[in-house]
Amino acid sequence: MKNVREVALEGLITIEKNQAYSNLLLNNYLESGKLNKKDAGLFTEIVYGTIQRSITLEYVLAPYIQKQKKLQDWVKNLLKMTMYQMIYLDKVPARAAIYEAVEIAKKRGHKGVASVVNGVLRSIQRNGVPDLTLIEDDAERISVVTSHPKWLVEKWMEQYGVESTEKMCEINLVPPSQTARVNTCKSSVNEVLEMLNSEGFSVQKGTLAQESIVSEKGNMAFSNAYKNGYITIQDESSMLVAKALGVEKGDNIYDCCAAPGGKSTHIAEELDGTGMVTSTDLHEHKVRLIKEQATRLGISNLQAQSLDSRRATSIFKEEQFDKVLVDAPCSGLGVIRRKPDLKYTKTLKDIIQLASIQLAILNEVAPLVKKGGTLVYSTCTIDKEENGEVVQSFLKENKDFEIDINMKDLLPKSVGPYINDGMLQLLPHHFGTDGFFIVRLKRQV
Ligand SMILES: C[S@@+](CC[C@H](N)C(=O)[O-])C[C@H]1O[C@@H](n2cnc3c(N)ncnc32)[C@H](O)[C@@H]1O
Repeated sequence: MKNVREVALEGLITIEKNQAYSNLLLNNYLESGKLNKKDAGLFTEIVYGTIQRSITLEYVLAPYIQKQKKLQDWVKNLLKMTMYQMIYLDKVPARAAIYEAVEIAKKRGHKGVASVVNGVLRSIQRNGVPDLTLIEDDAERISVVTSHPKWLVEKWMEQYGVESTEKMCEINLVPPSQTARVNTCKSSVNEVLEMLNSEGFSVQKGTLAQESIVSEKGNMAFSNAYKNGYITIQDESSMLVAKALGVEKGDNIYDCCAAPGGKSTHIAEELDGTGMVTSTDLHEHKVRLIKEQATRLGISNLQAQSLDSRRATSIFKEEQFDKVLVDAPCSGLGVIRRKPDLKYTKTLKDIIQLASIQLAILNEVAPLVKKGGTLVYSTCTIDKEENGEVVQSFLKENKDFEIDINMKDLLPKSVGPYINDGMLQLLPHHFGTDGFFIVRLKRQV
């Protein structure tokens, strides 16, 4: 079996070629036997960390490789992941990281490559990292220090100002705590806290959503509480979506972009065995995930099928549903902490394309909402083009809908300034949640 750093290098190369998503790689490697369970922690730290800090690492590396003829991609990745260990991982001594890198270079390349790797890394070790906070231009500094593409930093600076952008980019480097939602049909938050504590987890109540639990230690996806359907792994911001719908017993609710079922199952739990949730997703294989989750949680008031929701009116009747949720496909720029490669792969073109899909979905499902009913639109992104601007375009074309400005009940009383004109935009640094957007629209009677 290869050693953990060789596997980490392989992982980085695979992600760079867009052949895998960073958040799925670890499980793939564990399942295929490429990686030992005991190495999973270091592997994750190296792979995630190197991707998270890629722009910073390249900036520091650039002067040392200027004179090299074009370095092969794997050599550059090897240098970056070793620098990551030297600069950011206290527990790995620099000389050990350099030694391992040179051995990998010998094995994958030849002596010449190994000597370049050795020379570059030793020079960086000798000279240290320059003070990047001295970069004068705001966008350039935030981009280099926090490793976000400059175009994205500039865009966010325009939308949120320098201070908020800087804070958001900084927190994007910090892995989030894991949160879970308690299945309140089966148990109470206090009982589940006890269950998890007795399993050896270190857990406490969350701050934003009533049914949330935060884990300080241990992955709750491996708990008996999870296996037996007492919890669902979900970010606290996502838990607010079902709340925004204002679920009432007996409601007939349509969730049109539903996989893997996090919000559909939450809605079903809120219905407490009454009413019905109809869940659709574009991809058949993802619909299976919704059904698996419903079974695990013991939910029976949910039906799921594959459907392009831009064709929803061909299947469902006008005014068929009391409430409709559009948890739209989006650029995901609010979840960079979980999926660090997103910040490098998403482009402005993607954002524009997504905004037009989001609007098309909203326009299609709007007639399915009963008069006097509710339509909730949410995304896990922070870009105004995909959020407020989509909503405004929708409202222009659908005069019978209006924003419900009474969303304040959604957050605990002490927090208020995150809802503007009835639209909630959580940024990752506000409460340490994902960046999330939620708006509740009402259809006139
Ligand atoms: C943000 S995710 C939904 C997450 C889900 N609501 C949850 O809480 O687990 C967006 C989903 O929309 C689906 N999707 C994308 N385009 C779609 C379309 N035209 N019709 C239906 N589903 C679509 C994607 O497959 C993806 O599963």
